[in-house]
Amino acid sequence: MKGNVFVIGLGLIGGSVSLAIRNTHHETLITGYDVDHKNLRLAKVLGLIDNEAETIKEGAEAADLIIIGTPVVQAESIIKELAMLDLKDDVIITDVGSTKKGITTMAACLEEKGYTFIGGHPMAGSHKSGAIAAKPHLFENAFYLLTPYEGTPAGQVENLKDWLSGTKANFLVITPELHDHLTGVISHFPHIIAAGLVHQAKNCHSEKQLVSRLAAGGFRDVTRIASSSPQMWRDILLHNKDVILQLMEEWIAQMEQVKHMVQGQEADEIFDYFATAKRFRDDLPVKAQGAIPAFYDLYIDVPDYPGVISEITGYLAQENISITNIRILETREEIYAALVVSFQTESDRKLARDCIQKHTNYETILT
Ligand SMILES: NC(=O)C1=CN([C@@H]2O[C@H](COP(=O)(O)OP(=O)(O)OC[C@H]3O[C@@H](n4cnc5c(N)ncnc54)[C@H](O)[C@@H]3O)[C@@H](O)[C@H]2O)C=CC1
Ligand SMILES: O=C(O)C(=O)Cc1ccc(O)cc1
Repeated sequence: MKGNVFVIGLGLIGGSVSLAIRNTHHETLITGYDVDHKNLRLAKVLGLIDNEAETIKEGAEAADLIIIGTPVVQAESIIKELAMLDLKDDVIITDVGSTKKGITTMAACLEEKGYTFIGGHPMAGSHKSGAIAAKPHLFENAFYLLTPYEGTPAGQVENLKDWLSGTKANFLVITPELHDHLTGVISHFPHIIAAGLVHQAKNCHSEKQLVSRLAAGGFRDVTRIASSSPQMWRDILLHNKDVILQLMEEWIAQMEQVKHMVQGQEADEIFDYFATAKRFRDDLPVKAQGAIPAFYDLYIDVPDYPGVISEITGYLAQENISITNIRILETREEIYAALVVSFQTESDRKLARDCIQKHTNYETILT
């Protein structure tokens, strides 16, 4: 597509969307604005945008597509500001926020002025932030949820998908209410539980040192998302209050049930509790992408000697297999250590397993 794109807030998500648009729509001019001037400069230097705007008005009034990439709270005041400007008649305005009901309610003021607002949520990310962390392929294979109004012309939704096609995400159109409920269940509430588990380990004062050492393995994996941005998760919880409170009631009732089973030593019920969870989890599609892309981890049992990491990465590099992360599980004190190497895709993970099996006799495990 041709035209002017204006990105407000060039952080991890706004910057990544901008790069994906740049890679696909070569005749498009992308202008950026960010309250953090250093970050805006960096976005220009890194090639996330073509031009810097001094004000929102300057970039917005010339734009065919406006992307609000700021945290959800700021997005609401930006929507109010945009509604007071003289925007192009057929402009599309979208956002990237993790919650949708509040933002789409606020954006009714844009609809009243005849502008198209389509809520957006690319369901991938990380604990990193700022323009420096932006990647054009961040959303590849992830779900990208869109929440148009009932009256939004279908052509405008298609136009937005076209603009965003470079993300290579899977678009799904749903209502803001359903969005907030689903993301509450699969994303927002799990972040609260992950933080809760970390708090519980942290409060284990007497054996503090031992807890930290033992928690380095599986516990660390289960609580990975507790390392996400506290500001962002504060805003998400404040915005998705009703859904979170309802899920919390259900969770507390469930924990009460488990508590009673344990108090009453109800072995069969406890077994059923785990067996039902196992069945549901084991039946989740392994090959299909979930809402948030999984991490494709390969565990490699390697001898604990200096240079073993470069040996492994060397074999993978020889066969052009890209890795996204590498770390050592530190819980074990024997001579063997587990190296966990993460890949962007399932096929890379399998290629890596074959590569390591070809070059070494180290055991590999796909989880
Ligand atoms: N980080 C993640 O994993 C994901 C985040 N999201 C959503 O994306 C949004 C942005 O998150 P990130 O990119 O991670 O944050 P970020 O902190 O990397 O970027 C936000 C940017 O917005 C700028 N900004 C803040 N207020 C502004 C204002 N009033 N005007 C202009 N610029 C302003 C900041 O300076 C910063 O550069 C949030 O609403 C979040 O809920 C959605 C999916 C994943
Ligand atoms: O990496 C993860 O597991 C995430 O949870 C990333 C994420 C964070 C916020 C979103 O709104 C969507 C995705």
